[in-house]
Amino acid sequence: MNNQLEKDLVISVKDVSKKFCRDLKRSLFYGIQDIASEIIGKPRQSEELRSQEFWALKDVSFQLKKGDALGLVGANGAGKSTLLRIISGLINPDTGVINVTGRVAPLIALGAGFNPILTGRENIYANMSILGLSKQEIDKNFDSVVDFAEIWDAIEAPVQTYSSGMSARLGFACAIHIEPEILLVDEVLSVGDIKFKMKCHRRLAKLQEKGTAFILVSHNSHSILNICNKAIYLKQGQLIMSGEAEAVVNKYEEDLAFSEGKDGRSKAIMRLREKPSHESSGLDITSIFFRDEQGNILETPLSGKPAYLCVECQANQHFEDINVGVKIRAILGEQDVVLYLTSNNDSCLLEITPGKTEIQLQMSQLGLSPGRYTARIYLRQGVRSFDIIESFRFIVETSEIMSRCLFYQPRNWQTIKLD
Ligand SMILES: Nc1ncnc2c1ncn2[C@@H]1O[C@H](COP(=O)(O)OP(=O)(O)OP(=O)(O)O)[C@@H](O)[C@H]1O
Repeated sequence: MNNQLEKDLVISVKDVSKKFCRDLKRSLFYGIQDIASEIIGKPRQSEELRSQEFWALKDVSFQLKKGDALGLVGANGAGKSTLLRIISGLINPDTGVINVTGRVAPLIALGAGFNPILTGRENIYANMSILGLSKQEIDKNFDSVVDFAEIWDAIEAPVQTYSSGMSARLGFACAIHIEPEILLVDEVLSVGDIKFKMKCHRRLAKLQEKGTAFILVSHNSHSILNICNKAIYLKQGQLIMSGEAEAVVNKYEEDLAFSEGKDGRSKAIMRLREKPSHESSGLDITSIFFRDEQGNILETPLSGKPAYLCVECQANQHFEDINVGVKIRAILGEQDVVLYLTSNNDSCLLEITPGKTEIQLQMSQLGLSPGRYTARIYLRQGVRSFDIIESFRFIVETSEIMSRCLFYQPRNWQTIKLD
């Protein structure tokens, strides 16, 4: 490996696997068995699964350099938290090697490391000293931590009286003030209001400029794409894809969208997970699908025929000047954008009232040629972004011969008699 790259590496994970046991009694028994084997000098059976065991992580490898921001995506139970716990040294892998260079600040569970009966002030001292700061250094940073967490009046109250948002803010403030080389963030950014999230994002960008590397776990693709340049996608403990964040998030969302469909076909309706209130931006997309002119749901729109792209959303208040963007790419081929429409460019800003609304992009003759497509759909108001769906996948079919056409051309044929 080249020297500079080696010098910049802060995390190197090589072939890491971790197994767990579904049965607690058995797990305790295996624990005792492993200790006994170690005492008598017998090698542990690290590579094999015993009854009721499963791989929470299997042969995962990746590297992280200074200043890298890595998003970790995957469904529930994919192994994301297990990986963070291994990197932060809370648990050991069964096989594989991990090298971590520098101070790690783990922000793993909400209010991680806080003692609920101690006050905010006491917890700041306890937490930051565990993360490696001296009393003098904490004294110096104390006011800035409280300011950042915005819990001025409550700082002398026990942390058990804090809301989940307050504890998360305090945890985040402590972690960033130790200026770690590596920051591990597990869903913490999903707590708190938009203003606080923006503040965190700005602070993370500053830390990143100074060379802090971080790993962010989030179910919110928007957060990952806003913050991370790289990402890895885990599925049932296996590393499915790693690389540039947008490509990895696209793959993850495509898999999510297709996971219930048969034979890789799209389902007629893409339903989105209902967001808990702390994740919602106030205007969330709840489902996406096509209708025909009569209002029937279309599983596969047809080239040249009417197709209404419907974006159903849920608003918790009245919104004006909403801009809907639809960016469509062909899945096979060069991944170039084939169609990019925004209601704003069409001088059509929408008004959304509280409750459920269906926004329709009405295309009287669909111009897309037959094939598989993925659409990125977003709702914005000026520069404020509400919701983004990275990958609504659909298939366009045709009832005509169009094999050599790049797009559908509406047309008629006729003859005109000239003499
Ligand atoms: N201590 C443990 N003992 C037994 N099984 C465990 C233990 N910790 C995690 N698991 C299991 O390992 C698998 C991976 O869990 P993990 O928490 O890493 O997933 P995750 O991707 O972080 O999920 P989520 O998105 O729901 O937080 C899950 O099946 C989980 O039930």
